[in-house]
Amino acid sequence: MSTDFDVIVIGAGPGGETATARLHAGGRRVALIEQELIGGECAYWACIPSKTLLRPPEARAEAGRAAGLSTPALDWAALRDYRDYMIRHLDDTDQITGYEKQGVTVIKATATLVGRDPWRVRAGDRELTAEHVVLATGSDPVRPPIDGLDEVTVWTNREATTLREIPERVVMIGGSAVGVELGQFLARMGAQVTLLQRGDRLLDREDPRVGDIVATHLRADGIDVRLGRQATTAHRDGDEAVIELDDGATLRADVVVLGAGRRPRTTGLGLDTVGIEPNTRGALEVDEHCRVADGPWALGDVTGVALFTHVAMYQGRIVADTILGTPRRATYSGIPRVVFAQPEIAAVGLTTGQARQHGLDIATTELDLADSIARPWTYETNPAGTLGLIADRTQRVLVGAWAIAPHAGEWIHTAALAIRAQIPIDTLLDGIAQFPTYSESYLAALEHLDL
Ligand SMILES: Cc1cc2nc3c(=O)[nH]c(=O)nc-3n(C[C@H](O)[C@H](O)[C@H](O)COP(=O)(O)OP(=O)(O)OC[C@H]3O[C@@H](n4cnc5c(N)ncnc54)[C@H](O)[C@@H]3O)c2cc1C
Ligand SMILES: NC(=O)c1ccc[n+]([C@@H]2O[C@H](COP(=O)([O-])OP(=O)(O)OC[C@H]3O[C@@H](n4cnc5c(N)ncnc54)[C@H](O)[C@@H]3O)[C@@H](O)[C@H]2O)c1
Repeated sequence: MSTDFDVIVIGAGPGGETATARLHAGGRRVALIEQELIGGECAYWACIPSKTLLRPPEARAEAGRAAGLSTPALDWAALRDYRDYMIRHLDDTDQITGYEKQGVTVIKATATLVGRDPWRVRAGDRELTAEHVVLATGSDPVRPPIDGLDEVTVWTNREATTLREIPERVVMIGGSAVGVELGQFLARMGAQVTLLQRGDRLLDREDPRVGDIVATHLRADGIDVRLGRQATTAHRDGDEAVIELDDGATLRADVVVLGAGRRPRTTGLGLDTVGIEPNTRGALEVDEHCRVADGPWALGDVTGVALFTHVAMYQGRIVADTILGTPRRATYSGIPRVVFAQPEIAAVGLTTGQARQHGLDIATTELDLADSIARPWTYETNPAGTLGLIADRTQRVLVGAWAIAPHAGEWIHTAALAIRAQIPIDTLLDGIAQFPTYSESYLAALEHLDL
């Protein structure tokens, strides 16, 4: 049966764009439907603005820790302008023109599935048909159930990353990637930040040591980190938000910032019309080719697999290659998880707890970088940095690693590759890293492993 398109991609975030580009390059007729901006959450309200905002305060703090360097001044107006440039002033005209020049059809509308065999998709006043549909609709921020939250000024990642002025007092809810990155940024820009983390540790999906070390760093930045605490109610008092906590404490703030997780975005997609139901976490469950059982393809945050841009783009490659006739299986070992705080926090593979749950006989080690390698001392006058490794004694391979140190987000990729490719530890022990680099820490740590 002839259809309007070979593939309709719904959602132009990094996942949808990756699939679109690859499918188009492979000769398929592609329609890309986007209800907001081409580039998705990542380009305008998440990865790009947050990393842009974090870098100047980071560089400033680095200067303060390097010998013979005075501390440069922050210029908020200039940083804000550069952030606006990096988020394209929330304008995707050039992106649309670029696609049109290449021959990809871009439709700016909310897409809804209205039928299948072939797929029928409504987008505004148009109805389109296609052989394949790819759902790449991303995720929405979770709004925690706090009585009265609607009464006070609340920022999700969107308001926080497009902020015009630095608020004086902030209550940050959630102590994982969003809470740590935005909390540190706001504190370094002069806000008084109280960070509430429900669990006993920050970054509670990582090794417990990671959360402990990060709490020390955030406290050194002046952040009031409260662990095991939640807000119960909120109300407005004039311009202030008054937040009551579960231990009876009261906080007053100008704004409450949410970093309490995200939920896959499926509302209004018309899934019920085509017989598809999200799982209990609201995600679209996919098989190893990123296909929803006997249905459309899905990728990125909406699948709930791992909410990262690099995972969305990987799944985009899997889907496109499979549709193009070269089926690929998605596997998720060795995916880096980097929080762009200072120092950078990077992890990959299993935590100690997860390795034990898998029944592995593990050896672990934790290396103080300042005691073990030269680079930290050439880099700063009072260095702090740690590398943790988790190895499988039986297979003699690495299964997990974490690091908190300058540029850890770059050199964690050695561990990512070792885990993904299951490089034997004996091969790693024979490795030669450039002197003096942070990468040398792997050999020093591996030699401490009791295998
Ligand atoms: C503050 C913050 C910082 C982050 N930093 C990083 C980082 O540094 N590195 C990293 O890897 N990850 C980071 N992330 C996570 C990253 O943003 C997401 O994992 C990534 O954006 C997911 O890409 P996606 O393509 O699945 O979805 P999205 O980027 O969310 O894009 C989905 C698109 O689908 C569109 N859409 C939804 N429904 C419809 C519909 N019915 N019709 C038409 N269009 C629709 C949306 O408008 C949106 O444009 C961060 C997240 C946050 C909140
Ligand atoms: N650098 C990066 O790659 C980066 C940066 C930011 C976000 N992200 C991605 O975006 C997603 C969302 O990040 P996130 O940090 O919002 O979510 P998250 O799911 O990673 O963590 C949410 C945290 O908030 C805590 N929490 C939840 N409800 C709470 C409450 N009511 N009070 C106090 N604490 C509460 C949880 O215990 C948890 O630690 C993540 O999956 C992450 O992968 C990635």
